[in-house]
Amino acid sequence: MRRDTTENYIRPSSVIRNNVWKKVTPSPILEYTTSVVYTTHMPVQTDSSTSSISPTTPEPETPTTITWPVPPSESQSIYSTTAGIPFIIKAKKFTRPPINEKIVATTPATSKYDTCVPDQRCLIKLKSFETLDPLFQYCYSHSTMIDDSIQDLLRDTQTAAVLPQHISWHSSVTPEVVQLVQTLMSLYRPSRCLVIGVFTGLGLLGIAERVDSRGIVVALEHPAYAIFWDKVGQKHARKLTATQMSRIQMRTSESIEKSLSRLAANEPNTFDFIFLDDFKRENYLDDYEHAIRLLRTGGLLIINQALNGGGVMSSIDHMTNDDRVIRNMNIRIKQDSRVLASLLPYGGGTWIAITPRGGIEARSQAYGREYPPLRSRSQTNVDQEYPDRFSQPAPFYENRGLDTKSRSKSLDTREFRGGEGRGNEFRDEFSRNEYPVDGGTIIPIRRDVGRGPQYDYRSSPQTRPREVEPYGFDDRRPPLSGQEIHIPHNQDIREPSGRDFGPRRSFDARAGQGDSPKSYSSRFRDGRRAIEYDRRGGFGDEFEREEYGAIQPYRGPPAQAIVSGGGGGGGGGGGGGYRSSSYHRSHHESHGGGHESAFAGGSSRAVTQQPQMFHSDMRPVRPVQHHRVQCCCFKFVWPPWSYEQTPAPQPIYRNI
Ligand SMILES: C[S@@+](CC[C@H](N)C(=O)[O-])C[C@H]1O[C@@H](n2cnc3c(N)ncnc32)[C@H](O)[C@@H]1O
Repeated sequence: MRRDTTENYIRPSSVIRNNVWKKVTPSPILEYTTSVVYTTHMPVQTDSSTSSISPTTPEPETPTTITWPVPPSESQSIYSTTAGIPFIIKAKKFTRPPINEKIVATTPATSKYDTCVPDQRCLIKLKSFETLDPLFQYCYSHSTMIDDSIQDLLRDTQTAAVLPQHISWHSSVTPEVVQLVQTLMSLYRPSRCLVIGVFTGLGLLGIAERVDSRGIVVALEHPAYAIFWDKVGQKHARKLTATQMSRIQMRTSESIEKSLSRLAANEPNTFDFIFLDDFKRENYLDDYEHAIRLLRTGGLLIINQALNGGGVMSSIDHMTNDDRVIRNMNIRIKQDSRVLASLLPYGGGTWIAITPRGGIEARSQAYGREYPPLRSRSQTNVDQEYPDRFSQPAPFYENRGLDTKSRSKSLDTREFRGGEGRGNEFRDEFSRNEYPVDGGTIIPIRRDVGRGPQYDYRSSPQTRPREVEPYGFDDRRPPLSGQEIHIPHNQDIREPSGRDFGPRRSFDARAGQGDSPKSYSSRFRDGRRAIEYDRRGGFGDEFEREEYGAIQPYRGPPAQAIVSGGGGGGGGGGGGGYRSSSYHRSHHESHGGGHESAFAGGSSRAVTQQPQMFHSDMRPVRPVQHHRVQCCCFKFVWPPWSYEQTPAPQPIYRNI
């Protein structure tokens, strides 16, 4: 990441205008001589008390002489010619009659701010490579600079010979918006992202750089336009790490309207983040609807170019059809109770909208019908797979950022983690910082609901960083002097001693010294003794596992099993099918009662890491048996691997 001076943002504009821009699009139509034109044409504010413009601002006596660009007429559609790009791009291919409502007319301007220029098409240039307005240049140049690879891609986009004349590099997202997206993504850490409209991939690349490490970026582009990504973008994508690269899933087999509506039908509430930036045509109201439907609760939607170059503020007679659609979309978003949204005068006008928390129920009210609508079996099996998906109370992940530190490799773990109504009592309960009125500081204690004892996770260096950060607060501050630290429930807490963090897999002969370091937290459980490893040598094989007790059928939810003493034999304690909080528990610990009961049953084998007896779908799991092997001069444990419990992998797009 490079922080640069103003020149970096100004340079594309000036350089391109002088050197490249004219070569690429020599059309005089798009030339302009002033950057921000709307100020000179604002209606004169007579009432200074309600005016948003400072009364001290001198009103220009005569408007600056402006060479107005000829407003592009609708017939000058960029799709109307096929020069330079594959012949299948025809206007009709991209004309998308809106599904929900036909946008033919628009409401008259309701406020003086709806129209910036009387009797002509409004043009507003806010993008960093279009404006020379000192305010915008100041803001853009003081923002963090996008990193070098994206700058390179921007330059390549601006100079790319592959771009046909009528498709300007100005279609590309602006660097300041990429930067804004990256900032929000760093804050929000989405893992499932959708990019609608790729072009040369400036936005896509920026998003792929910031997506969560287990995330995915689905990108939709028309097959005919995929060439820009292939020829220009992909080369820069290779600068991404292999992992980042593998997160990108391009879908270019059909046009955006098809792929988007298909996605919305099959995968509602799926995406954490959507970047909507395809061509601003009639489709935009539909695209917005689809995007809202695809977003999960608490999801983030960013819409680029929401001012359509200022067209949305034109007087009605001078609006193009596209202006009307975008203008109506803006009105729709403003009135939409499903979202909280801000329209920023940033880049080409940027919507930042979130689907507010409160669950799907809240959104279904706004829809005024069951949401999402029921589908036939042939369309999807999602309703059968998750009968309670849309009726259960808000799942526990709803009110916080994504669990990015989860150990599971599955992309879809969120659905399986906790949640009332699934018979799962092992929800993660976590008391946040509380500041009681008497001023005492309560250091948050992690509560192991349903399992009795608590421990102060702060004393465990293994868990601290994982637990503190995702909640957005930092309780590692030292207490204020003079304040008494009140730690409730800390009777069971003892400071970790040296042996709690013994060498990994040290199995030396001293009694009590041989625990795996990962068993540290499991020894804080009430009424459970530390695991002792039998010192007898010898190998066990799978036929000897009867010693642990036969695998028992599933006997109910894990909480019952543990509260009632671990169930019978080795199987009962291992029944934590949905104990999926890999969040707070160590690897070893997450294997649950299997240890206890296995050893209580009189085991004589050195089993260090025994996984669940049951997969989450209740298939029995054969325990992994670890054996100490001692040669003349060294000892080791075999096998060196073990398994952690993860939900069964789920297809992300089940019906595609
Ligand atoms: C404004 S550009 C996207 C810019 C891009 N987001 C970026 O980061 O630079 C619009 C893109 O949407 C695509 N597009 C527009 N309408 C489409 C449609 N009906 N089907 C598929 N792609 C479409 C175009 O191919 C074009 O690449």
